[in-house]
Amino acid sequence: MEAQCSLSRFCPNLSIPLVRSPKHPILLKFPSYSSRSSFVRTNHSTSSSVWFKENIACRKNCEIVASASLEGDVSRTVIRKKKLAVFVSGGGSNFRSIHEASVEGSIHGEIGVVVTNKSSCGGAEYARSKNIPVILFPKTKDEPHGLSASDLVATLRSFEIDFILLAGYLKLIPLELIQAYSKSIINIHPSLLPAFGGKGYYGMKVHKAVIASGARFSGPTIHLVDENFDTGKILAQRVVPVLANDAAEDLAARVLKEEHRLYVEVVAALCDDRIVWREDGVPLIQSKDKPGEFY
Ligand SMILES: Nc1nc2c(c(=O)[nH]1)N[C@@H](CN(C=O)c1ccc(C(=O)N[C@@H](CCC(=O)O)C(=O)O)cc1)CN2
Ligand SMILES: NCC(=O)N[C@@H]1O[C@H](COP(=O)([O-])[O-])[C@@H](O)[C@H]1O
Repeated sequence: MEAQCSLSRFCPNLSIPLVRSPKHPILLKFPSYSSRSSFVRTNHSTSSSVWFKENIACRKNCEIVASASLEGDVSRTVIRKKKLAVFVSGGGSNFRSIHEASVEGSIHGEIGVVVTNKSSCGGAEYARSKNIPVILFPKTKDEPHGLSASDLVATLRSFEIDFILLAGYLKLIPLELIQAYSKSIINIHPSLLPAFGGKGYYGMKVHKAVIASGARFSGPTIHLVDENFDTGKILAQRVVPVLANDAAEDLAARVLKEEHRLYVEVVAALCDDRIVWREDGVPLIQSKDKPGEFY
């Protein structure tokens, strides 16, 4: 019996082979442009092969979770892979962590473009090594080929970017971009905001100020980006100890290690649509393993 599949409503020209597998009655194989094809298993038996005409957009960006029942009706959810832009100014270790997680699959998103104000920085070099387009922003005397804010918005739209991730980017994001990507720009800062944030607080300056203050704890903060430095709603934090004999470099390394873990966890939630907004405007993360729990 052929499975009557109404997937065509989502991707009118979907051509995905339903093939029998010794272990599972049906495998929906999604040919994809990436090196890795994704399989979706269903647990119902049906006819051996039903073909759907494939929509190119779907093959490229969609992952369709489908289950065919004996009656032949197919319930499915179309999950469009999120497109990410990462903004860097320095070494790019956070960007690299996120990229590696997206390649191995723990982040259901792909980095479509990297934006930088320093074309020779480590993050830009890494992007070029992975064939990820690099855009210069803003236009400055050092970077005369940099884009204007309006051109940057148009370019990000052309890349179909869903979310913007600031990862060591050191310039103020203009209101035009913030309005164009409302609630869709996040930043990682290397202290427990609101402490040790704002203009002048970046890189090692932050860790030196933390140590000089006598604070016993520090750690990364991920927050939504608004028009000022580091004043957006806090989304996630992790705490690390400040040890009595810490130099700024020791604390920086301890915080950075947590940054990499935290940013991958938060971006994974972002790409899974697991960010929810409390009534007072505070963003929460829905637990992946316990959907009834938020943090
Ligand atoms: N609109 C926003 N833009 C940016 C934010 C933000 O929260 N809102 N976060 C920063 C990142 N950041 C802290 O997390 C930060 C970066 C840089 C500075 C700063 O004082 N910069 C210096 C210039 C430094 C340089 O160009 O080398 C300055 O503006 O004088 C503070 C905080 C990214 N953008
Ligand atoms: N205020 C912004 C700021 O200080 N950001 C910090 O710059 C570093 C970038 O490292 P990376 O380039 O290796 O990701 C990170 O520690 C990040 O928290």
